[in-house]
Amino acid sequence: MTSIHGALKTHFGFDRFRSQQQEDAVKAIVKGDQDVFVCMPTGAGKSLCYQLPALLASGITLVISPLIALIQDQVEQLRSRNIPACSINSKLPPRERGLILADLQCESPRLKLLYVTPEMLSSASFQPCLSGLSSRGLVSYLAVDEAHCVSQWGHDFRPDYLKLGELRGLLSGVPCLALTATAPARVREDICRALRLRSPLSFSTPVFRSNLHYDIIYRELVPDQYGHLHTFIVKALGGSSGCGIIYCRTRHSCEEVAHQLTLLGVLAKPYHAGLKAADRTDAQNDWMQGKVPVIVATISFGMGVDKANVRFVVHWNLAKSLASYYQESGRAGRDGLPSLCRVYYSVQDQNQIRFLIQKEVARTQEKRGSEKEHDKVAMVDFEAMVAFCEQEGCRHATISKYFGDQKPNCAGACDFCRDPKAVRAQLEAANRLSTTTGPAQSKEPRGPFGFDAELYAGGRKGYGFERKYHAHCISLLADADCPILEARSQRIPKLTVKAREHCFSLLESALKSHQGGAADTASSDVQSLALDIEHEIFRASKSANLYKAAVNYCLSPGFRLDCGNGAGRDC
Ligand SMILES: Nc1ncnc2c1ncn2[C@@H]1O[C@H](COP(=O)(O)OP(=O)(O)OP(=O)(O)O)[C@@H](O)[C@H]1O
Repeated sequence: MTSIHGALKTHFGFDRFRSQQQEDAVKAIVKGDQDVFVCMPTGAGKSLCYQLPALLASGITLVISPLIALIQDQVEQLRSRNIPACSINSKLPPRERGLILADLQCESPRLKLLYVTPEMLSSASFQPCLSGLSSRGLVSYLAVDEAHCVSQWGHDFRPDYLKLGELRGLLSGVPCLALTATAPARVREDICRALRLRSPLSFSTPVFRSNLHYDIIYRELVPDQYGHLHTFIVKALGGSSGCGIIYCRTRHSCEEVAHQLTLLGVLAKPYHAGLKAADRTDAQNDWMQGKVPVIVATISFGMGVDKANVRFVVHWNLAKSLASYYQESGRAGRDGLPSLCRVYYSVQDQNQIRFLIQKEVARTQEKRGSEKEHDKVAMVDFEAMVAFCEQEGCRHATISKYFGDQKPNCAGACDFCRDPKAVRAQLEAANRLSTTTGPAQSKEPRGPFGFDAELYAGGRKGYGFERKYHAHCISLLADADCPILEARSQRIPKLTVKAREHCFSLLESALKSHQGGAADTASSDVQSLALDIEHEIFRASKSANLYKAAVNYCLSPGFRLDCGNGAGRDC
């Protein structure tokens, strides 16, 4: 096995493997007589598990990865080490594509790693290339990155991942390696079945990371939210050269939080799809280089970002599942040093996300014409996230249990284990607040007006109805039926919440039809984007008429309503 260590040093510059697991996985893959399943936390060095064997094999390793952006990062990193890697994707200029295909047709191609998305893999245009490689016995390994995408129980299900099972038929005899950072037992079973792994050797590291401290703060109980966040950041960075990530759900929140922190003296930059590509790259580079310590981003930020000294990850809005949260918060402390992971929990936020999930499930069922067992998955996963925030108990233990691991020795690495009384007191205060303000008791009032009438508030009659409706909404701390941001605001006279909801639906439908084929777009992201766009129009409009005009403008055929025009949040 000296050649393995030699290659580790020569190609990657590493003196040793990062862990015994990493070494064992690489050796098993190089041996090549069994399929392999690797489950290691973010930053554990999973990519090396297939990249190193790829260099020691005579053929090409085919790597399946879900996002073009992720692929591009990997390919760039490999090329910077002079490792022949490339990707065939829809964004590739024809000339470059031609050069790659020419190399792949050679008797002994130069290329060692070929990255594709599952969509590209199953596309007709890629089939001749694939069967050419397969028939000449040139595929050494099949590596499936982010393998949890194959499972409908996983937090990022991608239907095209299911087609990978068929590919195994075509590539019979080629060892398969499935990699993921997050796989509860049910997801693991799905991965093995869907990828047709034959008695795979499994290399799993427990999810517990003792250097991460988890805590929850109820946002609605904090009088000065930005001041609270600022104090936390100052403590987390502690004068070090470290940095942090704040995740927000919408573009507007990214802007607002970054602005407020900068006012308070912590330099922070927003990062979201509404920014021009150059501004986004600048924000990321400034953060990577340590010029700006805090990046305030939507969840698309971080995939493939490999930064060791992230001292904190804050979720200003809830993650959509506990698995997503584990992955996102896990970007902290990759260097193994103590780091903080905090959720600013908000009941209003929770209701809004629940609304989006319910709506998405209903839409899927309507389209399909039936209900299925796994329709519940998104909601179950979200409830696990909510329980993580609302429970009395060790946060690490909750995460470990979720992933099927033993209870870890937290040793004070979460708020509950450090001070259970304080956690209890916070929960009690939150309960008191929700019983005084209370969730929705009555049914949504139904008015006699159609959409247009309501948009203009239906004259005096309509305004009356509107006032009642507003009074109803204002009385609620959080209302699962009011997904609209600032639903309680009466800033624009005669603009009803119902009308705003209708506009939101129109924007959402328009986004769906524009982005229907986009591989990287989840429906819940489209919904969030629609909410964000609606909210921006609301904030920018001075009257109901101007609001309506702005919505109509966005819906007009000449206007391309998508992430690229800077209209909203990431897709
Ligand atoms: N043996 C090693 N010694 C030192 N550094 C290593 C070793 N193996 C991997 N690394 C480095 O660790 C970092 C994280 O690796 P990698 O991106 O593969 O993690 P990952 O497990 O795939 O994380 P993610 O789940 O975020 O994709 C990279 O910078 C990589 O170069």
